[in-house]
Amino acid sequence: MPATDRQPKYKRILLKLSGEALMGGEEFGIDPRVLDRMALEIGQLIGIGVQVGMVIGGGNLFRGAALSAAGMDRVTGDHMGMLATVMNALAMRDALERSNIATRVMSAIPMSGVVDHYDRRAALRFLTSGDVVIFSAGTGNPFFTTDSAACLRGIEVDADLVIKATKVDGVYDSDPVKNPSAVKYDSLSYDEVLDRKLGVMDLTAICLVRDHQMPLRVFNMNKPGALLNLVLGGNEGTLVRGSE
Ligand SMILES: Nc1ncnc2c1ncn2[C@@H]1O[C@H](COP(=O)(O)OP(=O)(O)O)[C@@H](O)[C@H]1O
Ligand SMILES: O=c1ccn([C@@H]2O[C@H](COP(=O)(O)OP(=O)(O)O)[C@@H](O)[C@H]2O)c(=O)[nH]1
Repeated sequence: MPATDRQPKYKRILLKLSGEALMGGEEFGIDPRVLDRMALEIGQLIGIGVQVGMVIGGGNLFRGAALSAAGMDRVTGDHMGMLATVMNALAMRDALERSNIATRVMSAIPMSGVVDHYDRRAALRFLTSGDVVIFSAGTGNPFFTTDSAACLRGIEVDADLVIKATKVDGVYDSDPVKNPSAVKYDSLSYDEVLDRKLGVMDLTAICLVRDHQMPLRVFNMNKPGALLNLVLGGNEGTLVRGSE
């Protein structure tokens, strides 16, 4: 049966893309080819009736921790990092709308005239009507990450699954970029991620999904078709969930 004749396993998802993922082959900034490919893959999800919320990172432009290590005030650096996520969200909206996918950008930091201020009830209405909603500016607070923002928004909008799109194939017993013999998990519990200090997402984010029993899947966004397969119930990457 062709993949698109199948019913999605999840009705509403929250997809987290790292800012670095948007760089593609570039040294800095945004590779328009990555945006177009993501728009195509997200369009496939919308086409089978999946509601898509997104959080995009800002690491391709600025990270507060890196700016602070270079001497800048940390909170100022984090504000710059959050503004970077708004720029990425605008670029993603542009690519989605060029593909005729209705898209809303909301920001945790008010930015009148540029994007809407985050409003959960409005976001729920947009998601229900089939628009992609991109939640930008992270949580709006310094000292947090966009992984935490993705888990927070996923819980708030009652998503069925939080999906972290990354450069590696899932969660491993150690960082696979540093250790070529690292072994991948098909699934594991929140507590196993915490106890084994598996560094694929920060602790705040993992604690949030654990406390709200929100399932999380980590997968390789460079694998064509993986996102659709995953939403159809395929075994892509690693599932992090409560213990049985
Ligand atoms: N146990 C682990 N399993 C998988 N990836 C890990 C693990 N520990 C560290 N990592 C790293 O986490 C990264 C994924 O996080 P991501 O947020 O996409 O990247 P970044 O933090 O560079 O923006 C992977 O590229 C990988 O190098
Ligand atoms: O709630 C948040 C989310 C993000 N950031 C800042 O924005 C930067 C970019 O986000 P992140 O590092 O999570 O992006 P990614 O690694 O996903 O590209 C972070 O480094 C922080 O400086 C923040 O201060 N609060």
